[in-house]
Amino acid sequence: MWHIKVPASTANLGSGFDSLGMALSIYLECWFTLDDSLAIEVRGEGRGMIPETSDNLVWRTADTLYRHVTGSPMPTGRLKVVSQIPLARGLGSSAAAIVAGLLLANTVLEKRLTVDELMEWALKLEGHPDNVAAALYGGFVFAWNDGRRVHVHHYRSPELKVLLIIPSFHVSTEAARQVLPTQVSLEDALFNSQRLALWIHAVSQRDWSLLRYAGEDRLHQPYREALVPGMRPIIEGALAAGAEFAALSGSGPTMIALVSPDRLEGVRRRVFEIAEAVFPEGFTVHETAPSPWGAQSVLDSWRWRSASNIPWHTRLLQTSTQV
Ligand SMILES: Nc1ncnc2c1ncn2[C@@H]1O[C@H](COP(=O)(O)OP(=O)(O)OP(=O)(O)O)[C@@H](O)[C@H]1O
Ligand SMILES: N[C@@H](CCO)C(=O)O
Repeated sequence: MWHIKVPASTANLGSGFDSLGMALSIYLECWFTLDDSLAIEVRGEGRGMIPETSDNLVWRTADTLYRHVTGSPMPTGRLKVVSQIPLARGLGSSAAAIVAGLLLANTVLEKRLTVDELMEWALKLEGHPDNVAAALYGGFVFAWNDGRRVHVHHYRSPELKVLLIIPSFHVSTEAARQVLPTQVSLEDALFNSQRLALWIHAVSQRDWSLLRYAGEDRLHQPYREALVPGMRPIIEGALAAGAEFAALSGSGPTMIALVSPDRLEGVRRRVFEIAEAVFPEGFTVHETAPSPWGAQSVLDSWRWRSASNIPWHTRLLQTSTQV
């Protein structure tokens, strides 16, 4: 049996539209055993909504990669997918499903592809690199494209708590990209490029006092506010109550705040009060932490650790930059 575990992710982090991402300690797991026919079982988030057929995104992705490498379909079997990641809420559920499928096929193939090759595949299937890079490599990532291939730089995530304010309604990434303009002003482009540089400086210097400025954005959040009324009061309220950072998570509708442990309770209370006023249809406030771990093949991880004492994610990261 193969066992794959992939973290949720938050993308953009304000100013880093389609380039910054961070893995979160909320997971999608799947188990796969070879068998004569295909049987898929979905549990947890998405149960009853996600197909339990060969249309399932985890399976489709595994099959696509396997066919590309071998010319044959992915061998059938029993696939169980259990996810804690809410769907279409800006927490990278589709990225986790795609990365799980790629890692599953690659594990069955006895790792013919490197993690950087898997990243290229993940980008091709997801369309933007930020969530899939965080899900694959773990930690805090910065992804950029040189026109031929994507590069991922990896940093330790801020040592801060994560508060997620998750409205009960869904926003698909597709819908949230359709509201974006095709052109922006030079002034707005400059505004974001300064703040994105500040993010990288803050994370390199481990200076969280800069994050409230680094997170400011004019490229996507102002346009997405129409889909998430309530976004601005939550972000402003979290910052006023002492959060180091607050922004829309990915394409929304979740808002994320990064908070030092001593201020967590005050910020939580404040965002809860605001959310009660702005999300009458319902919401949850969830506390979590960044995940240092990217996608793992759990049995391999155990095998490799006992064989070499080198954790799986360290081996994965040997091909990418770690700061
Ligand atoms: N556990 C899963 N198994 C199979 N497919 C899944 C699973 N979770 C999510 N998906 C697929 O991903 C789709 C949601 O993708 P979408 O990009 O709209 O939202 P998201 O990934 O949660 O949000 P974001 O990209 O903003 O972080 C689902 O409709 C489903 O097709
Ligand atoms: N960078 C992507 C993330 C989607 O989760 C977007 O904002 O559309």
